Amino acid sequence: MNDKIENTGEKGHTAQTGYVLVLSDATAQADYLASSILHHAEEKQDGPLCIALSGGSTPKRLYELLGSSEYADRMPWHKIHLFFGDERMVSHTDADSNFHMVKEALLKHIDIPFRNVHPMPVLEDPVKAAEIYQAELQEIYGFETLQKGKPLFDIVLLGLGADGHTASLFPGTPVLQEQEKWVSWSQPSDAPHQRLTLTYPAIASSRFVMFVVSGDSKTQIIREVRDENKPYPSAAITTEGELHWILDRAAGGE
Ligand SMILES: O=C(O)[C@H](O)[C@@H](O)[C@H](O)[C@H](O)COP(=O)(O)O
Repeated sequence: MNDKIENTGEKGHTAQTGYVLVLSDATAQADYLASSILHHAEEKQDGPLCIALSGGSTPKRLYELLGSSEYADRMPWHKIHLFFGDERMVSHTDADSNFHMVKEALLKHIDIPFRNVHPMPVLEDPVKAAEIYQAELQEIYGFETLQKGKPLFDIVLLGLGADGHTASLFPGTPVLQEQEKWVSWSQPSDAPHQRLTLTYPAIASSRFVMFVVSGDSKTQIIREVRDENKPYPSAAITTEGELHWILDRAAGGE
């Protein structure tokens, strides 16, 4: 298993130029991702491995695997920091909360220092919540302006919605135009909750962006985003590092 894809020197991938890896099924996809994250955590020497977690249902299998007896005690959790790519503005105990999903699938089962887990705050005012999270990131990294070569995240995990959204970058929302802030908010038209989300520049400040997509319901949208570059929010995702589409065969199609 080549979990260290040699970089062709082609730094700075887009959603269209990233690598595609198709695994046989969702279990193999989770296995690949877990072993890849372990590899990156073991390799990283100049500080903690910083991962921005995706919400939604697809990555739950990965989180459960990382929290299972197969990985929980192998991962160097003391040198891993977990952030969130987006969050629903609901209580962290609400079943719709991404933090709740990650806590049930992963955090309850691993020995990770409390200070290494960075949930997005939930407030009545999403603008204030976004400002607080951005301030936390700026405090952690020690800079207030994104710097090429000093990516915020080693790995950003992203899902893909049937409408082409990713994180909480939804079609037609003002956050798609945000090029300065690291964290902002959105109110998707067809979703019940306001959301917090990393912005395009914050996601681009990464060594690896991994789109984790499974199921044949996503085959067409992947094709439209990656191959046809249709103007969906996910099609505008870039990274200063490498972008990987980690798909199961159902999503990857032929
Ligand atoms: O908070 C969220 O829901 C995610 O950040 C969102 O962007 C998700 O990744 C996609 O909607 C795909 O969701 P599924 O994995 O459930 O298809």
